[in-house]
Amino acid sequence: MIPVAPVAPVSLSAADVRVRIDGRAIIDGVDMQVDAGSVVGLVGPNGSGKSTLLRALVGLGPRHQGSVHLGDLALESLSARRRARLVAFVAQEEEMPSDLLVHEYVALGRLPHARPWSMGRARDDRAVDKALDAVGMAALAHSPVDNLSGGERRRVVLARGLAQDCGLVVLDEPTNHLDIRHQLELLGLLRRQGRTILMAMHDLNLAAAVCDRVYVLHEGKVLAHGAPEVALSVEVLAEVFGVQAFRLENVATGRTHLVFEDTLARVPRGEETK
Ligand SMILES: Nc1ncnc2c1ncn2[C@@H]1O[C@H](COP(=O)(O)OP(=O)(O)OP(=O)(O)O)[C@@H](O)[C@H]1O
Repeated sequence: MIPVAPVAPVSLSAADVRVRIDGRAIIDGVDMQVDAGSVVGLVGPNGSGKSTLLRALVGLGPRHQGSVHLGDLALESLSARRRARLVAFVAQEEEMPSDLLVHEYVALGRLPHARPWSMGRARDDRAVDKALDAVGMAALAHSPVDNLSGGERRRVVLARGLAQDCGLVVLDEPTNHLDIRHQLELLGLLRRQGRTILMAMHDLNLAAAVCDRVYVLHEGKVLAHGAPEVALSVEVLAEVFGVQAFRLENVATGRTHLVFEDTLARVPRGEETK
């Protein structure tokens, strides 16, 4: 294990957040409370506004209305640098400069902490090593980023977010491109960090397993929120996703799993296009 001082978790609260794009209400009056140290999931159908909301909450993307606080601090009162020391954002698809080595790319996460005369400090190097170690990419630290597979790129982008050493980490579909083992490892890692985590997710079972609370977004509004078993009720899933869900209890673990009625199973083979 590489020793690095723990990061104090930072809470996020949002009130009546609204985003309009081209005259259309994409986010329509969202309230959200993410307690310090908690893991909160944001789920919703494609196009429901998850990415737009996450970007608004971290001060990126189109202008938003409403208030957002990181801890006690109003988002709009923070300089970009101060904000980047409080919250790390890992987008759904991240551009990677093509001529960097993996550890150089991850070191970009240290920029909010850097002073011109202090680049390459031991603390920065330790944070980069620790982040690469955490996502299982230490062995490829000196590889060019161009050589990475999709899943490896994703893990390296996540390492950059972790190396930023923020008390709040906001991630847009962090498990995209990851195989099942790396999905579980990554979510376990995020839980163990002790930081506040807010992440958009598509896998409802993973969200239920890993999150303390879940927000369900539908057409730019929060339709349900609370503990996973409350927010991801069969009724909410039918209304928001238009699917019939069933809850199964795993008697060994006591955990509830969602299964979904397979409507395709009712389509006879060869008749899919009728
Ligand atoms: N820059 C933009 N210009 C125009 N429309 C936009 C822009 N950004 C987002 N939208 C629209 O806002 C809506 C919400 O998009 P957003 O990406 O936030 O949804 P999402 O829930 O993250 O979707 P997905 O699950 O598919 O990633 C979509 O209809 C999208 O087309």
